Parts: sequence; structure tokens; C-alpha cells
Amino acid sequence: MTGIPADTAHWPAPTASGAVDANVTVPGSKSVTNRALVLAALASEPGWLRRPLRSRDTLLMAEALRALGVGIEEVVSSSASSTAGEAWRVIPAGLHGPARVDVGNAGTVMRFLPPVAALADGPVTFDGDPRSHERPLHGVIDALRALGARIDDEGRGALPMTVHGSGSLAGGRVNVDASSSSQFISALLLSAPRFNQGVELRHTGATLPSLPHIRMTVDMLRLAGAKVDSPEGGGEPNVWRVDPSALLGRDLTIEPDLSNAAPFLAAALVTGGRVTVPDWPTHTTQPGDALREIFTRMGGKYTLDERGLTFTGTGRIQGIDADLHEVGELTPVIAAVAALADSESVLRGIAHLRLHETDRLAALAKELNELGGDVTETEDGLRIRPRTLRGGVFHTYEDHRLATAAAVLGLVVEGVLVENVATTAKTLPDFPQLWAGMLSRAASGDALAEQGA
Ligand SMILES: O=C(O)C1=C[C@@H](OP(=O)(O)O)[C@@H](O)[C@H](O)C1
Ligand SMILES: C=C(OP(=O)(O)O)C(=O)O
Repeated sequence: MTGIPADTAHWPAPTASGAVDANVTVPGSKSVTNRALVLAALASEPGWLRRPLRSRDTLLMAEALRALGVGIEEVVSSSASSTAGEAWRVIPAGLHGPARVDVGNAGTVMRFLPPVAALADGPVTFDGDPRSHERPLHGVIDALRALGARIDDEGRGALPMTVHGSGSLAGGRVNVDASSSSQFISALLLSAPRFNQGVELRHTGATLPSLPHIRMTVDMLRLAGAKVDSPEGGGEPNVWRVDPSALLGRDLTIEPDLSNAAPFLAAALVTGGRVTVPDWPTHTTQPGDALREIFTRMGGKYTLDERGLTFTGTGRIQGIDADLHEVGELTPVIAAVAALADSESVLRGIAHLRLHETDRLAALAKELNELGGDVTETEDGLRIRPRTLRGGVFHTYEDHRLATAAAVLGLVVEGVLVENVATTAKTLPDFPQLWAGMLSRAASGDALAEQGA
């Protein structure tokens, strides 16, 4: 025996028998779905989410809102062959405590819901996976207290905690240091139309990660009828203002999750193949849209047309020096591609990833090095020197993006065993099936066959 565990907890990542050539329908965006759920729950009339992501993070969000009294109904298409008709109808109602919220390890749930809970008329307790106790929440807790909320966190500044909702929140001016997570800002802005005075929020930290996600929050608030001033609209730097107002119930079709498209596009790059992701939006605030440019710099090319985004590998993978501060969640898959490149890569601006689902910088360095890689952590990122890699167990630390990154390596490295591939269900249920479907097209030569539709 090789010492490689043979249990089912280790998923043998399939190798590609040739260049992949597939059409991959990627499920809906986690970030858009969870914002849409919160905004619909706070609206003054019912709304629809079409093609929502149904994954651990979004089901936790829906369950938590239901616990607060919001109606969320599943509407499934009568056509068994299509998932396109699946929708959630959200029926807002008075927000009630007592209630319990399980946040799992979802940053969006643990940060976006405490402001909603402050509007409820009773206590709402928050708890989640052990890692949720370690992820930063102080920005939300301190700001809510400053805006008038009563929160009992026994001085932790983190979960578990109870928000003692009193039915309304004063709102007003508040300072927040969101250098550890942009979600502090998104959280406060999303509920702010329902605060008595709205909010004037000033970010006081030296850096601010994941700006596209804050733009997504502002765009979606405006779409729901809120009046928002943001720095990018010519407003004061680092200041966002939201007026108090009613929110509209919208009928929203959720975009595919472009960050979850990353492993599939990477498959085209590392196998010198071709992958099309249908319904790629022409205008979007999703950070995953940056993959077009990043993977082009790494050696591929793309077309964006009515079929979607088609990414083609050229057989060459180049290293990259990239600041990923705005698009941090793309890091694990980019690091995997970089480990297979023909030159060194430096990934910068991502120190805050140490506080994500796991310490992503430490985990990527350790796991890539255990397969024979040469990766060092820098103060704010990773330096990756490509080496010939070998198979072995790739530990995933309950981090969905570590698992999908490992699958990319497995395409070209024999014997990669992905620990707990089921952790991909956080945002991408059925990942192993989608991956196998993409590869079966490569094996059968069934070019661009439609998958999952
Ligand atoms: O608001 C959002 O939907 C997200 C914001 C980002 O968080 P951070 O700013 O904490 O990195 C991102 O990494 C996360 O996956 C999703
Ligand atoms: C950081 C991530 O998630 P979360 O919403 O839990 O912060 C992620 O999905 O990469």
C-alpha cells in the first residue's frame, strides 16, 4: 500500500484524458442569492428569486429568515427536464423573536443577519460551526451597538451571541473598520433602509477588501428602490449613505456564480481545452468576472457572446503577479493554476484570507507543498514557484474553494485525493457530478454538449 487512505472521505480527483471541451451550466451566485433573500425579506411586498443558488450557505440564510417569520416558498417547475423554472417566492412579514439562527460557516449569514435581527421584536441567538466563532464579526457588533442595538456577546466580539431586537433601530452615523471583511459594510447597508434614520457609514480602516461585493450591495439596494450615496458615485471617499425608505419586492433572476466558474475555466486553461459557461452576464458586479482577464494573463483566451463565456487554453500556462485584494475569493483556484504554470507567481493583497473559511494562505502553502510544490506565504499573499507535483491527500479544512482548487490540480497530477469533497456543498452542490460531466465530454469527444440543462 502507498499509505494513501482508501475511505470514501477522500475523493480521487479525476485526471483529464485530454483537452476538456464542455458546456458547463454553473449554479446561481451565493453572494447575489443571499443579498436578494435579505432585501426581499425586508421589502414591503412579496418578491421572487429565480434560479437561486440552493447550497448550504443559501439554505441557511433562507432557514434563518423563516425562523424570523419571513415566508419563503419553493416553486418548482412542472417540467422535470428543466431546473430553469425553480424559484423562491419571498413573502415579507413582521420580524419576530425569539428565534435561533445557525450561520454554519457562512460569512454572509453571520454578518448580514444581525442587523435584520435588530429589527425583530425579540431575542435572536446566533451560532454556527466552530470556525464561525473565529471569523471577525466585531465590525457588525460594534456598529449595531452604536446605532442603538442591544447585543449580548459576553465580550467576545464574535459568535455565539444574542441580538435583543426591539422592533426597530435608530440608525444614524457610524464608523466601521472593515479592513478584515467587506461584509461588515454590506451587512449594515442592506438593512439600513429599515433603520429609522437610515445610515451614514464611514470606513476607517487602512484597506478595504472585496470592493466589487460592496458595489453588488449598492446596486442591489438601488434595484430594490433604496437611495444610496456611495464613494464611487462621486460621493465622499469611504462613506456610504442610505436613506430610510420602503423596499420594493422584485422579480430577480440570479446570475450564475462566476467565482464558482473558476475551476471549470481553469480546466480549460490547464488541459489546453475549451469550456463555455452559459448565461455569463455582460455587466456584473461579481468578482468572478475578473477571471476573464486573470486567466488571459495566465495564457488563455476568451470570447463572450450569446453562448456565454468560452475560455480556451493554449497549452501554455504562465505565472502571474497579481493583486487579488478585490477578488480574494478567486485565490485558491488561481493558486492551483499558478502551481502548474511555467514561471513563478506572486499573489498579493490577500492577507484577509487568513480569516476566511480557514486560513487560506497557510492551507494553500501547506497542501501544495505536500504535493511537491514550492509555495511560501508572504505578508500579504503567496509566492508560488512551479515544481513537478505528485499525488497525495489534499486536505481541505472545510473550505469549499480548497476542494475545487485541488480538483484542478488533479486534472493533470495523478493520484490527488481530495479530503471531504462534500464541503463544496457550501456554495456548489453536486460539484463532483458537474466535474465528472465536464470530463465525460472530454473523454467522449462530445464537444460542447449541453450539460445540466
Ligand atoms: O459579500 C459577499 O458576498 C462576499 C464578500 C467577500 O468577503 P470578504 O470581504 O470577507 O473577503 C467574499 O470573500 C465572500 O466570499 C463573499
Ligand atoms: C469567503 C467566502 O465565503 P463567506 O461568504 O463565508 O465569507 C468564500 O465563499 O470564498
